[in-house]
Amino acid sequence: MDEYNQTLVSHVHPPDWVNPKPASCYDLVVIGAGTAGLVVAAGAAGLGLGLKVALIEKHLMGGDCLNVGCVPSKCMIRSSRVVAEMREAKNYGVHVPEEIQVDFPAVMQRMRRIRASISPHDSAERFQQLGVDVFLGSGRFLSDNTIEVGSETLRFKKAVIATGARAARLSIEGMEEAGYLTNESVFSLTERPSCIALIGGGPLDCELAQAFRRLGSEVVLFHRSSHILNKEDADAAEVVQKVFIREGIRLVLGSEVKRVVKSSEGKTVYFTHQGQEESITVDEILVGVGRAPNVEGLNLDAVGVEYDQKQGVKVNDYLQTTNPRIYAAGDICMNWKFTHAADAAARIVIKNTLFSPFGLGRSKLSSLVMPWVTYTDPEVAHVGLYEWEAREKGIAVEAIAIPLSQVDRAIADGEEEGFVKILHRKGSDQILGATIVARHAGEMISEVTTAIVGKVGLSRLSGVIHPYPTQAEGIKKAADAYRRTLLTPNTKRFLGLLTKLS
Ligand SMILES: Cc1cc2nc3c(=O)[nH]c(=O)nc-3n(C[C@H](O)[C@H](O)[C@H](O)COP(=O)(O)OP(=O)(O)OC[C@H]3O[C@@H](n4cnc5c(N)ncnc54)[C@H](O)[C@@H]3O)c2cc1C
Ligand SMILES: NC(=O)c1ccc[n+]([C@@H]2O[C@H](COP(=O)([O-])OP(=O)(O)OC[C@H]3O[C@@H](n4cnc5c(N)ncnc54)[C@H](O)[C@@H]3O)[C@@H](O)[C@H]2O)c1
Repeated sequence: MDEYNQTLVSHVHPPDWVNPKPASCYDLVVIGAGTAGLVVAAGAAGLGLGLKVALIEKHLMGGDCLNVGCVPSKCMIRSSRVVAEMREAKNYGVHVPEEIQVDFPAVMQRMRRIRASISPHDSAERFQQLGVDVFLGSGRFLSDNTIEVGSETLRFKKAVIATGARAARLSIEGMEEAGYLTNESVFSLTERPSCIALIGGGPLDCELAQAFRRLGSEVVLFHRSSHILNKEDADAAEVVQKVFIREGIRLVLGSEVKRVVKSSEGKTVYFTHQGQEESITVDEILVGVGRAPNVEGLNLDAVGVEYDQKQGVKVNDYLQTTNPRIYAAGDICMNWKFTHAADAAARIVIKNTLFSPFGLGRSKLSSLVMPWVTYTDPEVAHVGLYEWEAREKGIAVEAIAIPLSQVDRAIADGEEEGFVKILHRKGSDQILGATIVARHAGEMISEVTTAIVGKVGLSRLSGVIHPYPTQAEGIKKAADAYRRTLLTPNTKRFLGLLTKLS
């Protein structure tokens, strides 16, 4: 609780907060003030229609993203990129001292400072000023139209469950006794672990494995599949994997952690790998094996809201639960567990709860085109279909891949590891998906997302002028490559004839 964390808490859970006197009935009561809940509440109250909106938060407003997710992880990643750039400086003709000193406590202090500086946006005070009644406490359904928070009962016309998810637990012998980190505790570290084991191998682990390694920890990453980021395009994962190995991350693929024993030496992780039992002793263990939805304590059974302990609250395409007056948005009910997905879902909920009389004009979750990015270095960004998904759906597709080693700016930047891969419908220029692996792939993917949303095909994209030299030219090169596939021998002959005649 340094000055930065005190500032953070003073915004997102002010210790002296007094809950307001509830209105007689709310148009909308939102449980959970993470991204989904905040966007629903701000959107509904900010319309200036005089709607009565209540927002209930039991812990920290801003939820995972601000407090223990996107924001702190991206701050750590930024510091770790500085180290990586310095280590590679000599490749660019710049000499830095051999021994780069990483001040881990200062890295974490920077993160806390930035997190605190962003927090006013999600603060109780800001939402109060927007006209939202903010209740700090745990929300629990009492009946079809009432929610209890502390000693108050809030009556509602519509309610939204936006209670998010938490780190899924691993039941491994000795883990609880030995103690381990999750995303809820890792950002509270103030000393660098000299050796850290990460169990999982999804985006959370991969981002933090690389950050810890670059900041100076020995890192062992346990993953049960044959390549990390197993949900991603295999070629993309392979690029990241090669970088990880080069940077000295020990990858233990196809492994299973069996038990953990704590001793005065540290935490010894026993695992099987290629049929052998092995062990390694580390200071800390970070578990990133997915999320468990926060369904407990909401009394969902009493209001007929169906849920399941893995998938969370069951919703239809309109984000309506099995109780038609109650909606849900964000990690509590969606496979897309991203801040921008929670934001997009929240907008759908505002429309469907408040502006769709008799269910007319409702928006659907399935109509969203959802990109996502894993912020390793290089980043892996994806939108639309993967090749395997297209195959499963029986859609004939073709992929065009441009390695970054063919993109001048990537060469100039010394960032040639990666590619732009665009998937289009066979026999058509319709873009169905894309994966980009590049240092700033997250910045590049929006162009493809815009093209998909705006129904801009590869032919038109090829005519869009991209400034030279930029890495985004890789996208144009992919579009140009598609255009060239249209040049059949006959069209070539015809064009040759035209040239002669002109
Ligand atoms: C380490 C990490 C890094 C991430 N990085 C990214 C990233 O770079 N980009 C990205 O897009 N996504 C990222 N994510 C995912 C992103 O954080 C989540 O998808 C997003 O926060 C989901 O928002 P939400 O509102 O659905 O849930 P949450 O943020 O979990 O918010 C739910 C809120 O509800 C509250 N709550 C729960 N139960 C109750 C109750 N009964 N009463 C009152 N309040 C309750 C909780 O305290 C919480 O504040 C990351 C996640 C992690 C863990
Ligand atoms: N950049 C981003 O957008 C970003 C970054 C970090 C996290 N997140 C979000 O946060 C959530 C959590 O991230 P995550 O990486 O923990 O989740 P994840 O579900 O994406 O990946 C979890 C990984 O753990 C592995 N795993 C699952 N159970 C296991 C077990 N019992 N033993 C060993 N391995 C196991 C899975 O194979 C998978 O690779 C995700 O939903 C993700 O969308 C997003």
